[in-house]
Amino acid sequence: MTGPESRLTGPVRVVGVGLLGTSIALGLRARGVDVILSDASPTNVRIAMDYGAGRSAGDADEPQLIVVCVPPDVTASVIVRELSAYPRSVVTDVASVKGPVLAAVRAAGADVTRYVGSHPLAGREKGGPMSGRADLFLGRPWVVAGHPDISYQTAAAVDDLVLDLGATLVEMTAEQHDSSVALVSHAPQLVSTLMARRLVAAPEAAVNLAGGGLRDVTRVASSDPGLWVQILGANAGATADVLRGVRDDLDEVLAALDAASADVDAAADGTPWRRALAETLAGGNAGVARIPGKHGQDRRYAQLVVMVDDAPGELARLLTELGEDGVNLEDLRLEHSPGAQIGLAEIAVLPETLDTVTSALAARGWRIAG
Ligand SMILES: NC(=O)c1ccc[n+]([C@@H]2O[C@H](COP(=O)([O-])OP(=O)(O)OC[C@H]3O[C@@H](n4cnc5c(N)ncnc54)[C@H](O)[C@@H]3O)[C@@H](O)[C@H]2O)c1
Ligand SMILES: O=C(O)C(=O)C[C@]1(C(=O)O)C=C[C@@H](O)C=C1
Repeated sequence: MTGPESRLTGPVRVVGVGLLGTSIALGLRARGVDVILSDASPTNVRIAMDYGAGRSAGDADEPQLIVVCVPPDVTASVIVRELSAYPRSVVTDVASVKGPVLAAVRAAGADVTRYVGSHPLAGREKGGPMSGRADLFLGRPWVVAGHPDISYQTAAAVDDLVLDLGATLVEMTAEQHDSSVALVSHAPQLVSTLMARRLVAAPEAAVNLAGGGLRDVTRVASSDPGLWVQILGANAGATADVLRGVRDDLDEVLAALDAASADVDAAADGTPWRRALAETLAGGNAGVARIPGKHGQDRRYAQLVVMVDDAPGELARLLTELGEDGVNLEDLRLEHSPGAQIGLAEIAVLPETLDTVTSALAARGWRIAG
């Protein structure tokens, strides 16, 4: 297979070919790297091979780099096993927590001069090899959690992996990593989950009104509970600290809302509850403005929303006409409120083609909603 040049020379052995492992393997194959696939599940190896993610292991393999992509609970023991089975290979892992993994590898007496942990801040709410995407890591931060026992030259193979997959290398200690992801990943997972849980017993009529706001807040609530119990258990202290802050804010919001409902002149200006709510909402504005990139959208693509009549064949006509205009659709999401006579097709295109696509669709009579 030919592809853009890679920094890694290979072979690269990927252990655990679920979402992360298959995505890494597909990205490396696209660069022509020899990738060896391994998993406790032979079925997952076969699926990943069918996807073109690499080949099965052979007795003579001498991997340049081994990437362990298994659930957090078993990550340390798999790292220890791989370090021992391949005494000349550098080993990394992609588990969502770094401190406990490094501590367990050290405690097992393994050769940490060839191990450095890492973590791509990229993922999906769906696991397994069939969810793998070669471009999952493009433009995303990827933390390499260095430690004093590995040399710069040895760790360079892991830096090369990050750069070959188009991610942005971020160096921090395991402790800095774990407290950072408690804030940007682990507590948000629970906040999303808690909101989604409110829907379980809600009346269908209410749930049917759901739009983009609820969808944005609850997307990661579909994540695998088995994986997340492991992640949260391994980063419990730091995650609890973030959630205590959320609880303090929530208490203030509840006090303001209670005051608002008890207020006989709720329309009057300058009431403390009104100021408290405004401050909380403005704090949210300030916080979201600090998130790099265009929040809530895939930074690689531009989005446009096309109104599609609720009639047979209309969506197919849109897709056909986009094809006739030579538009390569990067992603498609259809939003449809029950009872509405119209659907909203959110389509993602390359940013440089947005103006042309918008004009072409408008010329064909499509209504663009945003
Ligand atoms: N899902 C995400 O969004 C995401 C993002 C970044 C990092 N991570 C981390 O990546 C790792 C993998 O997550 P995933 O989402 O790809 O999970 P996944 O469930 O999709 O894949 C895990 C794979 O590991 C295999 N496996 C389990 N135990 C094994 C063992 N002992 N030996 C060999 N293979 C074994 C499973 O069969 C499965 O194929 C986790 O440590 C997770 O914390 C996940
Ligand atoms: O975008 C998603 O679906 C994710 O769940 C990705 C996400 C995150 O919280 O950003 C989740 C866990 C991983 O450890 C890294 C990335």
